[in-house]
Amino acid sequence: MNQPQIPLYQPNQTLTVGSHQVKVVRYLTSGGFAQVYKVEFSPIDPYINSNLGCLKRVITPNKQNLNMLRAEVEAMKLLKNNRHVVSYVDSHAAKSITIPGNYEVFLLMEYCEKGGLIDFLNTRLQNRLNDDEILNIMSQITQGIAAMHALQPSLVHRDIKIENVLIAANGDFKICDFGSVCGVVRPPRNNQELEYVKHDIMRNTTAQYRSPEMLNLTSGFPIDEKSDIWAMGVFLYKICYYTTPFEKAGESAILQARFQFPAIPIYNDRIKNLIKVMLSKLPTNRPNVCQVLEEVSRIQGKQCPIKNFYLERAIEFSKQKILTTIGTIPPELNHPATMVELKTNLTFPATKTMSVYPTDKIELNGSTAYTSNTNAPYNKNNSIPNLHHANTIANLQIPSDFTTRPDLSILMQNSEAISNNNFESNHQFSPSKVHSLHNLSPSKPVTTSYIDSETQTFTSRSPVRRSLSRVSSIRSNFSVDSETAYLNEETTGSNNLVRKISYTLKNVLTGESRNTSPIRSRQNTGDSLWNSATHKLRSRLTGGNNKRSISYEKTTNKSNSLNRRISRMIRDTEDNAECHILEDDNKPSYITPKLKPSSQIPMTELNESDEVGLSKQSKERYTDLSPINLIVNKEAKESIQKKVQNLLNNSDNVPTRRTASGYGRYTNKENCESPTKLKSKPLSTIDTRNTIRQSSVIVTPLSNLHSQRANTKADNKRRIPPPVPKKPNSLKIKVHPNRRDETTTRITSDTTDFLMEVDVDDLETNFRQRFPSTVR
Ligand SMILES: Nc1ncnc2c1ncn2[C@@H]1O[C@H](COP(=O)(O)OP(=O)(O)OP(=O)(O)O)[C@@H](O)[C@H]1O
Repeated sequence: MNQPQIPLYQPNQTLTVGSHQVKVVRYLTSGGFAQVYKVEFSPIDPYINSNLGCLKRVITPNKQNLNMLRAEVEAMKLLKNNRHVVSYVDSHAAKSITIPGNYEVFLLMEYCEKGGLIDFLNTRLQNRLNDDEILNIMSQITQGIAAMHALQPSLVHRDIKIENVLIAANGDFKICDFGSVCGVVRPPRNNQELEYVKHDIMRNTTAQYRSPEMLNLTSGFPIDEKSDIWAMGVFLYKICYYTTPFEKAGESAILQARFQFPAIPIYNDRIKNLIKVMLSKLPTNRPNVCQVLEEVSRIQGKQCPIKNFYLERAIEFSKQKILTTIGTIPPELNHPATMVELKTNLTFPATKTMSVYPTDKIELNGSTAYTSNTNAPYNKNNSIPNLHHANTIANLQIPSDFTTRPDLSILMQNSEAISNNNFESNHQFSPSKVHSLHNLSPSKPVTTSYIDSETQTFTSRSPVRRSLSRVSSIRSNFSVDSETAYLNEETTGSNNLVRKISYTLKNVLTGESRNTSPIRSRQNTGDSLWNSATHKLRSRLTGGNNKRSISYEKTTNKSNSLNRRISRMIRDTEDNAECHILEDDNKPSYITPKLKPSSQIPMTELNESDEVGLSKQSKERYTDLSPINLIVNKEAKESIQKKVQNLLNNSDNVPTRRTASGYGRYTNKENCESPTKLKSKPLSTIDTRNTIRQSSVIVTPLSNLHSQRANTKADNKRRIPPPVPKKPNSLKIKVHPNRRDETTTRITSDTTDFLMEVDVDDLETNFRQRFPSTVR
């Protein structure tokens, strides 16, 4: 909407805005949409306690635009009196006298005497902001945004940028310009919606601050609070480095969340880490506004000034779930000790969720170092006013005018979804009880627990988003990405906070174990990410579906056995895949397994009481298993299976293929090296022999590979098999007489069972006959 050219008001001009008499002091500026004046007004506003104000005058040609302006006014009304939002005083809309047929809207608000943040930054071109200044600005702006996100349904600013932060006379930083505010915009469902949303975003957002989901509207993610978090990440970056992270690379970099930190100025690693996490490609991996503020406060060494309303809503939501399940909320649930237990249980799992930063190893979760502030009592003086009372929250609905705003029609569908999603009935909680949660938190490390938008907004996720979230969670388990922070699904995906709360509450209330509980969740029934991930791992390891072991588990009802086995497999895999990083000239690191006998791992080490039968250590180690390791083990296993199958085929018609691949005796001398020698060799000299022996993951330079293959072919022709040497006793397999009994009690995969059924002596003889070179 371009501002029509209209004459400016002159100083001392008077006009009426709502119930206030206004006198123009001077013209300030023209924004993209408005003329802005410094004014005096009466009566004095009790909150800002001043007669100085700012008048924003907008001319609009039609009712559609008028409604957009109304939305801005309504948003300001909702946020009135928040210390970090420019405070609303009054407003007025009328048919324009200056331009007939048009409308004029007047918005009177508090005057920010010290001007814009951008002006302040420009006074510090040489002497850049220090950590404290950065954190102070960030904390205040985050509080302003938190006030928007705390509303139900939440409001998304959509245009957070340094230009929209003003500084009051007392030095407070305040967020302004609510002209782009909207509710959650769900992913478009058809081309028409897509075009509409695209246009809306182009008009209401600023290019450098746009999030990946704003640029890729088919990503399946809504535009919600997490889009603001992204913009806040850009904002934080900009107040640090005076440029935006995607200034040069543009949209493609935004879509990949790819950016770098300038070498100077040097900032606290935790600030940089916060930027990184906020600029996560996937919205679900970004912290919510409360978590951002918690972290900023921790870095500052201050108490977090607001409550984590997402967490409290989730607790309340779970209470309601319990109420509907067992018909009553037992009094002990509101007992302070219960709250303490809940909070402890809920925050703990997040410790391991912050992702890996291989480049600089910065962690957001500061563990014990930052504990002092996390138990901060709720600071009433500096809180979000709308969260004080449940009734206030209940009343915070989007005004009816919003429905008429064309670009909010999508929002309204969504807000219906939100209100249908149980929170409507959840506003009856007692603030004092919630308050107690904060006062009574134990003095132990409480770490940031990130909740995804599902938890935050309680909107039902689209299937696309659901699957994306799953993909991301799987990825988070298996990948290490230097650019993007991935969080574990345990806190950001389907294993969300609500489920955890339900589980904790259930235990607190009923003392039941998960197996007998009437409250069923995906996690409770064992169909958790862990189970599916470990199942996947087991399948990879065994090369099969392992139906037998599953049925065993079902019939014997010994769920722990499966978990023990999985644990053991994981341990085997980890230990077997103890990696050697071999540096090639061409940069990439290749990982090769160093095989160890699995029997060395004592079963007694396993933590049977662990939730899914995995010791914590195993769990942690498991997340470090990269696909490369799994491939290594799979291939190693397949290779063994192949050999055994070859033995069993026992086909004399097929001539034994004697290659240089691992059977040293027949290897061409130039290429033949002992395994010990190979071990310590750098990768550049590792040839195909080694490749085949160890894993196909190792990549041999193409030229080498070619010549080696040629050599091998020629060698085969020349070869004359030498006499079969006698196998040394030390290499003979000793089979304990009881061994077979042992194996029948072990639960093994189908493949492993197959192996065990074969007579070892036969195998040995057979193997010797067919591969004499391998037996000494
Ligand atoms: N309350 C205020 N106190 C002091 N100055 C203000 C105030 N509100 C706005 N301004 C000044 O007016 C400028 C434009 O205001 P605002 O951003 O609200 O208008 P806009 O038309 O939406 O602008 P744009 O779309 O370009 O951001 C601000 O950058 C700021 O310099």
